Amino acid sequence: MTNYVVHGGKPLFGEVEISGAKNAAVAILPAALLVDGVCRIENIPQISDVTLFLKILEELGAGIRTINRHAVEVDCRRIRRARTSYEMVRRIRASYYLIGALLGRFGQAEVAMPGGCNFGVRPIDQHIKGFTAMGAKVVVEGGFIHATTEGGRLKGANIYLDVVSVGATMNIMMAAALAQGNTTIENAAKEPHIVDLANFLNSMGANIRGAGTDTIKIQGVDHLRGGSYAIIPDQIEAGTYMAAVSATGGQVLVKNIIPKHMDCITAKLQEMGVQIEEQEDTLLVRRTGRMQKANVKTMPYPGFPTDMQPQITTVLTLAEGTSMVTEGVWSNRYRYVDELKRLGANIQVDEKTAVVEGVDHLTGAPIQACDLRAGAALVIAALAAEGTTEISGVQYIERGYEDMVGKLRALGADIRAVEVPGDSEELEAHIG
Ligand SMILES: CC(=O)N[C@H]1[C@@H](OP(=O)(O)OP(=O)(O)OC[C@H]2O[C@@H](n3ccc(=O)[nH]c3=O)[C@H](O)[C@@H]2O)O[C@H](CO)[C@@H](O)[C@@H]1O
Ligand SMILES: C=C(OP(=O)(O)O)C(=O)O
Repeated sequence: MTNYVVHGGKPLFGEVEISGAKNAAVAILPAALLVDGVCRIENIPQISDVTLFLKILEELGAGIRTINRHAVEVDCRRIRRARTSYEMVRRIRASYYLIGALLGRFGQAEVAMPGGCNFGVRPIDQHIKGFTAMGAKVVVEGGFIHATTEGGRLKGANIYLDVVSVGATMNIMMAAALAQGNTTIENAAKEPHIVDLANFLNSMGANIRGAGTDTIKIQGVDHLRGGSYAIIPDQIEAGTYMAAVSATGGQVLVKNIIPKHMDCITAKLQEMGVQIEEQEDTLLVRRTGRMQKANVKTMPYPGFPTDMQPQITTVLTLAEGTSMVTEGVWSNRYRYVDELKRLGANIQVDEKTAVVEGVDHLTGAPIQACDLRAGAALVIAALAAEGTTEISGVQYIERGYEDMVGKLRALGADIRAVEVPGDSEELEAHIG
């Protein structure tokens, strides 16, 4: 088992290169199942969710050829089956995309119920509502979702989502790409990875318009051909490094980003007194004096992302005054707060609200990550804290951050990964 040991209290200086977006990669890889050809996918992050997805695709019969550390070719011309194995699939949230992709291409899918980080109920009723509207019969039995169509092809439909759901929007988009006729998704999510998936599918021959707005129109086509596509940079990874330098102080150039995607995070950090200069595809983040309190409410894009909530809450523990954080997406995303308290943070949680009373400093202690972004938040806290912090549960962090230790060390952080006795089951990481 691996832990991270951090000797904190040092400012960060230097440059950090942002990797491809996790939540785009874990949609685009299964979307390759829709393509009757070879997809070359570039700017893939080296994270364990991607490794697991490549294994799942291989098990289904896809040919996978590694081009380099960040590029693969996925050949889905000879998929053997539309049933995925229970063990791997149940461990990864984004495995729900296998339903839309397999159903769209083969008219049937058998996929284990998805896993992923655990922050309350994570239903998929809106995905199922979409597939059903398109003519699929969907039954959940024995831990599997069984979806079938009469005649082997879905039919276009008008679908109004009851809640703004990233997963349902992308899953229905995948299923509709090869459906007969037109599909409209209303009240669609607008996250950058939704636009990225639409761009990927369009580059393979799909006809999708309106991604990035709340109405997406998909004209079904008969066939998707192969092609080449590069995944967008990771908004949340970039935001995490911005939060880290805000917490420690210092100056970091965050490279390979799309500044527009960062606006919701940049604006909030600026409100707190962090200086941020935008250039074409970089942000220069500098924090010198004490930060000020701020109120944060997470909501769907272009609102402040829930996947940055633990990191911004951690930064606010060191800001002057009382801040209020409201989690507007998930019912239980404050499980990390008790760990922050071990370092001296002063936070009171009442259901979806956290009241953060800023403290002068944090002090190192042994702490445990309970999910991916919680893990990132604990690393930020440890970097800012005086003394030594040992973080366990870092396999969650490795689900979604490429080489976090190496990137932070390059910024002057004193952080290292150490092997400790214990269960090193890599796959367990995927059940937050
Ligand atoms: C792999 C991936 O991309 N994961 C992201 C995705 O998760 P995920 O796709 O699971 O999140 P959704 O956007 O679907 O969920 C948003 C809200 O809608 C609710 N809901 C969702 C689906 C549904 O069928 N019924 C329903 O009620 C959820 O309980 C939640 O309250 O978007 C979340 C919100 O930005 C992020 O935190 C996750 O990092
Ligand atoms: C919650 C996240 O991931 P997942 O939906 O894959 O659990 C995340 O990326 O913050």
